[in-house]
This record gives sequence, structure tokens and C-alpha cells, in this order.
Amino acid sequence: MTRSPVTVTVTGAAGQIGYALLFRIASGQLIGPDTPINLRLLEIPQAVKAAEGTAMELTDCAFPLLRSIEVTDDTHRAFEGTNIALLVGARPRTQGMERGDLLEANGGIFKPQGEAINANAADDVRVLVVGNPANTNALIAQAHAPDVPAERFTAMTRLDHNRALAQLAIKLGVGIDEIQRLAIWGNHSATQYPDLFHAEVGGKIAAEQVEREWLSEEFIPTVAKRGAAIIEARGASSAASAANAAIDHVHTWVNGTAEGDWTSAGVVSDGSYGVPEGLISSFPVRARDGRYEIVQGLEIDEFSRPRIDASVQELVDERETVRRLGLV
Ligand SMILES: NC(=O)C1=CN([C@@H]2O[C@H](COP(=O)(O)OP(=O)(O)OC[C@H]3O[C@@H](n4cnc5c(N)ncnc54)[C@H](O)[C@@H]3O)[C@@H](O)[C@H]2O)C=CC1
Ligand SMILES: O=C([O-])CC(=O)C(=O)O
Repeated sequence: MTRSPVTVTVTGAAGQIGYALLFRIASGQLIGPDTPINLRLLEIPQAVKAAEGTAMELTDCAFPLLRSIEVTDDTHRAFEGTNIALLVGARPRTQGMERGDLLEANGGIFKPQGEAINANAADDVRVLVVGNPANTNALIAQAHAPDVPAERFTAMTRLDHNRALAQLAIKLGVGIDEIQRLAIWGNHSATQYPDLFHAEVGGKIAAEQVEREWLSEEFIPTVAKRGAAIIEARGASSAASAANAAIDHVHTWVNGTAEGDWTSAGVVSDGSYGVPEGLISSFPVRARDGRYEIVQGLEIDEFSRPRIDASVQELVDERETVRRLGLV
């Protein structure tokens, strides 16, 4: 059965993530193979022509699900009737920078976009912020969209989640699909905490199947610093893997997590696990009925607690910084 078309807005459409993302959206991988897509591409004026070139290529793919493509530099038009907003457009970091260094440069982008979403988007709009620092940019956008339920603003930590799945699978010599209940806590930054104390492989806790030294000295830093390692190797930040994670994040949000499993996403805290209310922090989340919900009732051991707290403290500090800048 063909469903009603969905309007998907992608900002930064002419960028490297945009190029890896748009063709997958148009081919039906974002939501599913039965849902036609209207694409809106937002770019800054200098990059509109390049985005139009990408739009020409999208047309040339003759994707059966792609109903329309519109390129614009008008933020309000870009979000008119939008059901899914992928906020990718931002300046990426380069070697030697932390993502937090981008707060001032990129923070200013997310205030007008939050306002435009508030004024123009569809009632069911769902927002994924990819542009860094993703959690705090999502907070800025959400703060300027008072009419949209806060829970509809999310930040991407699915790339971190996927990186953690892959590192654990390599270590244990298992398939990705044999791992369940892994989670990333906190900020999409070097302080993030990938948690193996609830993750299960073959029905047994993953942390008990690896040496503690590997966990603290290799696994956690490899996952947390993978973005920088990619920048060093490629000379540019992750693009195809970031696009892939954005597809995963939205697909799961719309279609749900598998029974008994969960994933990771930056979502608005309700105060769970001591994360101050209102912060957009990564948690273990389940998706049901089109909503992400924080998994409740997990016991946090003494290895995990200070690591989660440190990453959450960084989010508190980022919120203070954007408050001082008048962005929230
Ligand atoms: N959350 C995550 O896991 C990840 C986040 N990122 C972040 O994603 C962002 C984009 O990365 P790339 O595509 O590699 O960068 P890029 O520099 O290739 O592309 C960014 C695009 O955004 C556009 N842009 C800038 N300001 C805009 C605005 N106000 N409205 C619309 N478009 C605007 C630029 O013209 C450019 O075409 C960066 O902030 C990067 O750090 C990257 C990888 C993973
Ligand atoms: O590291 C960066 O700046 C890009 C990014 O967020 C990632 O690859 O995780």
C-alpha cells in the first residue's frame, strides 16, 4: 500500500553528508519503501547552485518514490509543511578542534531554523540535528520552537552507537546482529560514554566478555575519538557513515526498535538517571508508536556513573555557554 507523501527537509544539502544522504532518502531508505518523498533542500546562497546540481542528479536517478525536489535559500520556505527535518548544514570541525569549538559559529544557524520550524513545519514534525555540536544545537533549535513538543527535537548519536557496535563485533568475532542493548550516554563528543554493562552478546553481558583494560583503554577511547581519527585519515570529517546513521536514526524513530532491544539517540531529558531536565543527552532509547522513549530502570554501576556524569556536565557547560551567547 502506498502511503501519503512525506516532506523531508535537508539543510546543508550541498555538503558532503548531504551528498551521501539525499540519494538514500530519495530511494526510500529513510522511512520505508512505500512512502513517497517530497524533498526540500536548504542551502546558503553561495551553495544553492551546487545543491541544484545534486537535485539534477537526484532527478536523473528516476527514483519511483521521489515526488518533488525544491532547492531554496529561504529558511521559512524550506520548512513549510515539513514532516522530517534533518539539520545537517553547519561548519564541520577540522584537525585539532573539538566539536564544542564550533558552538559560536554554528549556534547562530540553529536559532533561525528553530523559529522557522516553529512557524512553518507540519504538526507531526520530527527533527534530527546532525550539525555539531549536535546536542547543544538541537537544544538551541528546540528553545526557539515553543509550539513544537520538545521531544520532537533529537540529536544524532547513532553514529557513535554504530561505531561502538562495530568495535565490539570485531573484538568478539561476532556479527553486528548478535549484539543487543548497547547504548551511548551523554554528549556527541570525546566525553561520550559507550556502555557495555547492559549490552548483551549471545544473551550474556558484553562487559563480562572483554577485559576491563580493553574496555577502558581501547574500546571507550576508540569510539569516543573516532570522529577525530577519521578527520586525520581522510582530511575531512565522516560523511557516508554520518549519513548512514541519520538514515538509521529516522528509520528507527518512525518504524520502531526490535522487541527487547534498544538504540541510542540524543533526546530531551526528563531527569532520568540524574541528567538535568531539558538537556538533550544521549540515552538508551526505544522507539514505539513513532516516539523515542528513554529506557527506564537500568542500574548504573560505579564504572559507568562518573563517565556518564562527566559527559552530562559537559552538556551543562555547553548550555551555560549558549545562554551567555543569548542563543537559548
Ligand atoms: N552528529 C554526528 O554524528 C556528525 C555530525 N557531523 C557534522 O555535520 C555537519 C555537516 O558536515 P559536512 O556535510 O561534512 O559539512 P560540509 O561543510 O561538507 O557541508 C555543510 C553544508 O552546510 C551548508 N550550510 C552552512 N550554513 C548553512 C545554513 N545556515 N543553512 C543551510 N545550509 C548551511 C554549507 O554551505 C555546506 O554546503 C558538521 O557540523 C559536522 O561536524 C559530521 C559527522 C557526524
Ligand atoms: O568528528 C567530527 O567532527 C564529525 C563527527 O561528529 C563525527 O565523525 O563523529
